[in-house]
Amino acid sequence: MSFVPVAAAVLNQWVRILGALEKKINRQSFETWLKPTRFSHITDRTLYVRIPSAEFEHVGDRYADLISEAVDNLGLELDQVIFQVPPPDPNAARLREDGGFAPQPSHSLNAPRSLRNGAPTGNGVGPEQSRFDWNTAAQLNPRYQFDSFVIGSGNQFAHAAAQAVAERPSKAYNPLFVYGGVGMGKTHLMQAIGHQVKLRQPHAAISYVSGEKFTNEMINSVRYDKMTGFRDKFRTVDVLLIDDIQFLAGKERTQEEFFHTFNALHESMKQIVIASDRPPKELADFEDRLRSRFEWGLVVDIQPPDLETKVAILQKKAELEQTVLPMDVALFIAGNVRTNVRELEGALVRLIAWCSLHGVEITLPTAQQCLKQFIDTQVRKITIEAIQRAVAENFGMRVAELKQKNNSRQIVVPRQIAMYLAKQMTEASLPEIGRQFGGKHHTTVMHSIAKIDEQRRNDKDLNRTVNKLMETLG
Ligand SMILES: Nc1ncnc2c1ncn2[C@@H]1O[C@H](COP(=O)(O)OP(=O)(O)OP(=O)(O)O)[C@@H](O)[C@H]1O
Repeated sequence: MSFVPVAAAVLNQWVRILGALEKKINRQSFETWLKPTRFSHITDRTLYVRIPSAEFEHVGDRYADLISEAVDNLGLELDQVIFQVPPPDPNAARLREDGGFAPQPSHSLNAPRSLRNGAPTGNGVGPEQSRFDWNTAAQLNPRYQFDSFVIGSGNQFAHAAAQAVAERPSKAYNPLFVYGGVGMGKTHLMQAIGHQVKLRQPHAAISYVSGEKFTNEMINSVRYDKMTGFRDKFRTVDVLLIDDIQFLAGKERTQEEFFHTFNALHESMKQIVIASDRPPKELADFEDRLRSRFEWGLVVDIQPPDLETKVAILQKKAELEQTVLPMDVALFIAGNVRTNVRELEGALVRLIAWCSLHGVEITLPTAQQCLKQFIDTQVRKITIEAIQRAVAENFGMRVAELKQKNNSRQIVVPRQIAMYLAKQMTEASLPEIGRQFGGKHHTTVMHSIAKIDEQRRNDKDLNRTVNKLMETLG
């Protein structure tokens, strides 16, 4: 894009290589070993990549062939890629003129096509370089863009809010608090904000960090007396994207630090986006002053996708994989994978890999054959007993109480929800469900199901509870 300055285009080289590697490497290895790497700088056709610790030194070795292949396929003018560990003491580090840190004698890996890695021992990034660090687009997953996010009824409000924030950071909603269940697209959406801001303001300092990473970095900073660096790092960004904030529950010191980070950013009109698995009010073991700040801007939820959205997500993912996905196959997968989009994606990836391995086309019979075990496992897992246990746990009651002849509201609602889930998530007939709830008549079961069905449309909290239970069970 013509308005992206050269620096951003250069940064993109490692992002693009990562994008290519992500398609070739299994998700867990990618998340563990490649996602934490960061672009450092490029000098004389050598791309320098930062690795978080010496543990990652084998990355260059292990993925040398794939990196070479990606460099070739992308037509990048690079002779080598060097992996470097940042120096142990950032305060002692000196900033290079080009914003990187000096290459050090490296471990020669005999990697093909001149790819090798290295560990620096001296000069490196100092606190004054933190803004440079935040400019490395590699912190964001290149796949998590607005373009690749499918809008459906469950996420359209969250999507619109995210777009508004990306268009007018710190002016639309600050903070933006996005919550929803596992694999619903919270990370995708918040990273899309980061990409969009970056595109419009290439020099904006953007940080994406999980609650866990924030906590660990803080603990290490306290331990090694580097709190000044830690504070500089998080309080000087233009956009802070903090994921899985629920991880801070019960961690008083981290919450205190985050409270001050939040205040510093908010006061200087910097954008904060927070993702969580539950709304602020339900964040137990959180200080009230933090919970209330989370509600200062806009709180939006992402609800599980309906069938149409699931089909559209599958089509979009297939398109990104340059694969044609017949409609009957998309419907088959969408109908059998319940709510978690990550699992939906997993089923598709498995199908594509399986068909390519067996040299067959993607058709309904091949999908049924390939995904049989995957789907059976989902179905097998859900029994009425499992539903009763999950519901009882959710409402803080005993399973036996769900089966008693007690018609108090505290018992009736959970029981109705459990019956509803039994109908939705198992093959059991109405009389069978009735039997498992202490011998209720099948018309009582029918009434309960209809009641919850209706309430889900009108009562947001109840709907969320049902969705949460479905996710836990599914
Ligand atoms: N609406 C959507 N359109 C396209 N892809 C989606 C959508 N929702 C989720 N996904 C995909 O599903 C996967 C899981 O999404 P993501 O990691 O953003 O979920 P999450 O809500 O952050 O989950 P967790 O709570 O487990 O961190 C990602 O690959 C993401 O791209």
